Formats: sequence, C-alpha cells, structure tokens
Amino acid sequence: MNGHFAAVGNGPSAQQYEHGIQVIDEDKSFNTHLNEYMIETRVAEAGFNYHLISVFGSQSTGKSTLLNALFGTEFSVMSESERRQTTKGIWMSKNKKEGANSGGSKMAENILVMDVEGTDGRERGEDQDFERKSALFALATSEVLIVNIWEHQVGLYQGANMGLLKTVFEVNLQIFLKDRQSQTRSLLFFVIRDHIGTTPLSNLRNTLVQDLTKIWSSISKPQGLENSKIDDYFDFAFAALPHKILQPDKFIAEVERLGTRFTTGHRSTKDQEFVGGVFLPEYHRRIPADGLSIYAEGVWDQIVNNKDLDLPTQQELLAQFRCDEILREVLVPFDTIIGPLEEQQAEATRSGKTSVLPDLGTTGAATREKCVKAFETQASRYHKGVYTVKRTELETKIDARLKALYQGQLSAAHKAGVTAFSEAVTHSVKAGQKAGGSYEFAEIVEKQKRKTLDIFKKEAQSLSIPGVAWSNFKPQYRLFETELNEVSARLRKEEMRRLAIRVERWVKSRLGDAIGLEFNKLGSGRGGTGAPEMGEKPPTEKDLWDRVWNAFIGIVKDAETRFGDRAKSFDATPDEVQIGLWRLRRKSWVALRERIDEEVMESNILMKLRENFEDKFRYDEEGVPRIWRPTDDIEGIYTRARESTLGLIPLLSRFRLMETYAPPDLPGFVGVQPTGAEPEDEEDLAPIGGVDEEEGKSLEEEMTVLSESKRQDLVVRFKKMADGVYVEAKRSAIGGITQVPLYFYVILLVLGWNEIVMILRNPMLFVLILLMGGGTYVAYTLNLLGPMMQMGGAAYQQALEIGKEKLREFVANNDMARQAIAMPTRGSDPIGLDTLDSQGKKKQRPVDDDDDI
Ligand SMILES: Nc1nc2c(ncn2[C@@H]2O[C@H](COP(=O)(O)OP(=O)(O)OP(=O)(O)O)[C@@H](O)[C@H]2O)c(=O)[nH]1
Repeated sequence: MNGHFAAVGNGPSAQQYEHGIQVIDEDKSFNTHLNEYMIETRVAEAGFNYHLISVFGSQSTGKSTLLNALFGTEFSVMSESERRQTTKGIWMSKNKKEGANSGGSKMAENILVMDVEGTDGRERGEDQDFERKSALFALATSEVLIVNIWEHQVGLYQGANMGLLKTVFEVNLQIFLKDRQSQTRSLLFFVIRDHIGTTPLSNLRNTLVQDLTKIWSSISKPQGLENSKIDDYFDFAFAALPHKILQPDKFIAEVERLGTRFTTGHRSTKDQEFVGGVFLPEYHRRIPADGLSIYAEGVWDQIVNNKDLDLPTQQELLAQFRCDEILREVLVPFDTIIGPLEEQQAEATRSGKTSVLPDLGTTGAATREKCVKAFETQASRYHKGVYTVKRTELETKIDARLKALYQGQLSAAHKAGVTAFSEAVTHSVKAGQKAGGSYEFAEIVEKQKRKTLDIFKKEAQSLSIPGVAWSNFKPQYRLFETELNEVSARLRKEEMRRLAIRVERWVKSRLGDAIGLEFNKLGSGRGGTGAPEMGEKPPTEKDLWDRVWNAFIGIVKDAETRFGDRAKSFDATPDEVQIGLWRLRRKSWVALRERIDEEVMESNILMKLRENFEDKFRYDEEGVPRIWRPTDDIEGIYTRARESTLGLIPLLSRFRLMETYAPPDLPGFVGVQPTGAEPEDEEDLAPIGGVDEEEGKSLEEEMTVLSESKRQDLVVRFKKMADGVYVEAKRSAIGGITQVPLYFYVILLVLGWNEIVMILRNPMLFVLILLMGGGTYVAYTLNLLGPMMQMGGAAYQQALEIGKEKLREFVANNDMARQAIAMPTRGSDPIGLDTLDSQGKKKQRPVDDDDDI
C-alpha cells in the first residue's frame, strides 16, 4: 500500500499544495486531485486516524486568518484594504502545527481543515445555492463545523449566520432521513471574534443556544421527526477571540489556547460532559482516509446534481470502489510470488515433467495470509457488507489459483510418489535378488509404502491452510493411499509372475530330467529286470505314460508347494495364489507337452526305437551279446524284436494310462479357471484341452503325441532301419566260418579208400598211427599241443637251417675232390668235380672235350 501511495505521491510537488488544495472550485467542480493531496500529506495512509474540520461564516470575517493562526495553514487572506472575497469554493489544508505543543497538550494527528467560501458574499448575490451545497458537503464530511461570527452578530437572528445555520440544520435532517441508523453527530463550534469581553462568553453562549433552538423549531421537519430536538443531532462548543488588530498579543494567546482543544476526547460516562478535546469518536464520519477523496467526490456529485444525498449509498459505493481498488492492489504482491510458481508448474505440465515445487505450502499459505491481511487492514474500514462480499471475492480469487496450484502440486507429488514407490520396490527386489535371492517382498512393499505415504502426507499437510476448507487434503491422501495399494497389488502381481516364471523354469528343468529319464528307458528293450517274453512289452514300456504322468504330478505338486509358500510371503490374497497355482498347472502341462514333443521328434524317437530294437535283437535273455551263427534263428528273433518295438509306436502316439487305457484327467488336474483370472493371466497360455474346447484343442488332440501320418512315417523308417540291422547280422553269421561241402568228405573217403585199408593192414603203420594219435591226445589233454607245436615248428626251422648248411658243405667237398682227381692228367680232379680254391671258392671246371661221357 505504501508503495502505491509513494508511486502516486511522486506526481504533485509539496510546493504545489502550499496553500492547500481547492477541493471545490468556484464553478462547483470537484478537484479529482484530492487523493494526491491526501497521499502527499500522508493522511491517506492514516485510516480513520484523521479529523476533518470545516469553517463557516460570512465573507471576510477573518475565517482564513483564524485557520492560519490556529493550524498554521496558508490559506490566502484578504488584504486589509481590499475587503473582497478571497476564498472561492472550498479549500482544504492539513494542520501544519501538528505535533507542536500548545499549552501543554498536543493537537490531534492528521487534522484536515476546510475553508469554505464565505456566505452572504456580494459576489454570488442572492444565489444561495452554493451556500446550501457547501453546507451539505461540509456536514457530510466534517466532524466539527466551526461557525465564525463576530460578537456583534450574536443575537441578530436576521444575520447571515442564522440563515446559514438554518440551512445546516435542514440539510442535516435531510441526511439523517437517509441514514437513520447512523449514530453520527456533529459539533457546532462557535468562535466569536472581536470579543470585547464586556459580555461574558456564557451569556453569549446562552443567547446563541436560544437562537439555535428557535431556528430548529422554525424549520419544517420531515414526518416522524417532528418532535426531534436539536440536541439529538448537534453538540455545541464556544470560544471567544479578542480583536486581532487591536489586541494582537491577546489574540495570539487565545488562539493558542483554542488550539489545545483540537485533540481527541470522549464523553464522560457520568454526566455525558466532554472530557478532553473536541474530537469525539461519534463525530467521525467513518470514511477511511484513503477513500475520502472518492467519497467526497461522490457526495459532491450527488449534491451538485440536486439529488437526495444518500450517505449510506455513498458509503457503499465508496466501499465497492475502494474494496475493488484494494483488492487489485493486494493481488499485485500475490501475483509476484504465486505467478512464477504457476508458470513453472504450467511449464512442467507442458513438457510432461513432474515438478514438485519446493516449500509451496509455506509460500502459498504465507502469501495468502499476507494478501488477505493486507486487504482486511485496508478494506475492513469500509462498509461492512461490501467488505465481507469483497473479501469473499478476494479469497475466492486467490483460493482458486492456490487450489489449482496445490492440486497441480499434489498431482505431481502423487505421480512422483507412485513412481518413487515402484522404483524403490523394484530396486530393493533387485538388490535382494543380487544378494542371493532372499528378500521379503511384503516387507519391502510395506516399508516403501510407509515411506512414500509419509512424504506425501508431509507435502499434503504443508499445503493445508488452517481454517480453509478446500485445503483439507485428506481426500487426496486417501486417494494416494488407494493408488499405492493398487500399485502394490500390481507390483505383487509382477513379482508373482516372476515367481511363476522361476517356478515354471524349475518345473521345466525337472520335467526335462524326469521325462528324459523315462524315455531313455525305452532304449533298453528288456525293461531292466528279467527277460521279457518275446512280443510282450516290458513293464518300462507298458506303463510309460503312467510314469510320465506320475512324475509330472509329483513335480507340479512340488512346484505348487514352493509357489504357494513364497506367494504367501508376498501377502498375496488367497485368490491371487489360486490364480497363480492354476496358471502354474496349465503352464506345467504345456511344458510337459513340449518336452514330450521334443522326445518324440523324428530323429530322437527313431534312435530310441533303434536302441530298443537292437537291445531285443542283439542281446539274449541274459543280456549277453549274441554272436550270430548260421544255425541261429536270426529271422525269428528279428521278427519278434521288430514286432515288439513296432508295438511301441501306437503306445507312444497317445498319452494313455495303463490301467484305464484312457488319457489322464488333465482338466480335473488343472482345475476350473478361477473367477479372478484376468485376460492377461491367459495371454501366454495355449488353451488346454477339455477346458475350453471351442477355442482350444480337444482333450483327445491334446493327448495325441504322434499324428497318424507321423506314425506311419515312423513305422516305415523304423522298418528300414531294422532291416539294415538284420542284414548286417545275417552277413556276420555267414562270413565267420568257411563252409566245406559234405560231398567233399564223401569224395575224399572214396578216393582215399585204398590208402586207408593199406594203413590199417600194415601193423607197423597201424601202431604208428595209434602211437601218434595217443600222443596227440595226451598232449592235447595236458594242453601241451600248443608248446609242442611251437617246439616242433622251432625244431623244424632249426633242422631246415642245419640241413641247408650240410648240403652246402657237401657240395663244397664234392667240388674239391673233383679238382684233385683232375690235376695229374688234365687236372688234379680225377672225379671231375668242381674244385675249391684256396679261399674255398668254387671254381668252374674248364670244359674238356673228353667229359662227354
Ligand atoms: N476586525 C477584525 N478583522 C480581522 C480579524 N481577522 C482578520 N481580520 C481582517 O479581516 C479581513 C478578512 O480576512 P480573511 O481572513 O480574508 O477573511 P475571510 O473570512 O477568510 O474572507 P473570505 O475568505 O473572503 O470569505 C482581513 O483584512 C483581515 O485583516 C479579526 O479578528 N478582527
């Protein structure tokens, strides 16, 4: 407010208002600069702490002189010689003797004095219009009306003053009619000038009171006020001043004394007499100083346009005007603080960010309070009704903005809270997983929820303004709590999904092992224990599906226990657990089917069948590998083994239990879909046979492991493969022994008959044969045949070597002899043999013609 005043106050200069301000000029125009003067003199900021005095009296009776002397004002005064009107219209000036000690007591603060154009002036002639209007104006605004009269005028009823007073009384009644509720009274302060002192003041006062009463009774009173008395509306005060020119010192002294009476006062509760100065609260017109100019303008406007002066309406109008003005003014600092925050929030919203403004609650509440307080301080001085309405208007205005800002803040806090909560939970879960997987999900959620709720609560509480209903954010808090619960449920669901995935993975791995094991048993055609009766299936083949189903049930039950236990620690509802288990059973079945499909993949199953067949074909009942002999019933064994293995194919192609020869009760195992199961619970699930036959596969289809075409294909391929094995066996049986035909032996017997008879008839040979046979038998029984053969072999070798040597020697000797014989005749080798030289080397006998014998 001060700023506002200062801003306006920069306009007019102090010098400009040296003589005060002409509120109404001689042409009855109101001076709209009055407020500037009020601001300049700093009265505008005084609220009700100001006083307005008007002075009336005939022209040139020294009114201006009195005011100047009394209040230090500088109203222009007529020069002693001219004697013509100086004050035109109505002038106003602030008391310049404020704070000055006069006679021991200080004058009241902010006294504004109005110097009203003198009545009875020759300049206006008979025109009493202005006189009446200015009286009305002064009465509507002033607390004290100084009536300036000369002593010799007292008692002169026909004097101009009495006419003026009559006017004053009349207009007062006029005002009162419109403002009956008003308790305002006025003080008529008679200042008797040029008091010689011969007639005491008390006498003059009596005379004046009598005159006034007379005037009062003479005026025509409106209906209902006929019996009203002058005392009902006016108080009277009197003062006498000596002649200014003749007794200047005395005049000054008296004026000084008179000045002491312009202080605040009150009425004694005992005798209703004045105590203190002339400014009684009941005289005050209750127009706040900052609204005085507007009010005065409105009043003057009504007066000058000859309308009925309606002060309450004027006050209401003023209140409306001023309250609006004040409202705008107090919104300026509000705007300065709140505006940027609104902009910041709008910017964040535009860019899709969540921005929680720091300390918004404190700033908002403080700004709101400051704003409302400022309005209250200034506007509450005005018409109560208007003020209340305008205050509500202001509160609605600022609250609408604050509310939008707060809502934005809360929604940002809400969003930020939800995000922070989800992130914190996810983070803690991840940390738990990293640390080894042991974490309590429910505990994490609960802890983070508390934390997030606390933060939101603090924010919400900081935004709550005591006594302001809309700022109660309990509903928002509850909303936030509900959302957090929903987010918790969602996170729990995700966690359950993760758990489900983990359990499913576990199921898959267990199924992989267990089912692989069962199918591997197929590779052993003898079924482990005991020999199968040929063509009959060993137990491991017949109850394959029973074992698969039982293993599956066992694993799933195990998984269900794991899932159930862990899910309970998440604080999951029984319904959620049921959905999870139902889902687990369905997924487990799918996993089992996948695993089975993998096992019966062409290459895999063909290998299993081959192993099964080979096991039956290549091994005997004791599990010893067969070495095929031509005498073996290879075809028979082959056919039985093949038929037995081929019999596996229909068994494998349908999932049937041995006892009932029917598929297992899969729908019964999986169970009915729980009511709470949402679509997304199913999205990744293939429909299970028998559960929803319309959309999914039928139970029969679900239980079909090998389709008819696959089956036939498998049979063909298996047969080819088995045939290959058979041919190989057959070949090995034939290729092992060289066959000597029987007839060969017959021929041998027929052709060698003579030799056999010859040996049998010759006793020597017979005995020799017997001895050789006996020896061989003994050697055989003593297991000496091998060593003997070896020795024999070695001896034979040795003999061979020796024989060769001997033969060489013999040949060498023979040569030498021949050479010796021939030497005396034609040589010394008489027998004609090759001779050996001194080195023993064989020499060639020379060719002799005589050698031709
Ligand atoms: N006899 C007498 N003359 C005075 C007194 N005070 C002032 N005067 C003279 O009266 C004349 C008029 O004085 P103003 O103060 O101008 O009178 P006014 O009533 O303000 O006159 P307007 O403003 O024209 O109505 C001046 O010449 C003063 O010197 C007084 O106490 N007694």
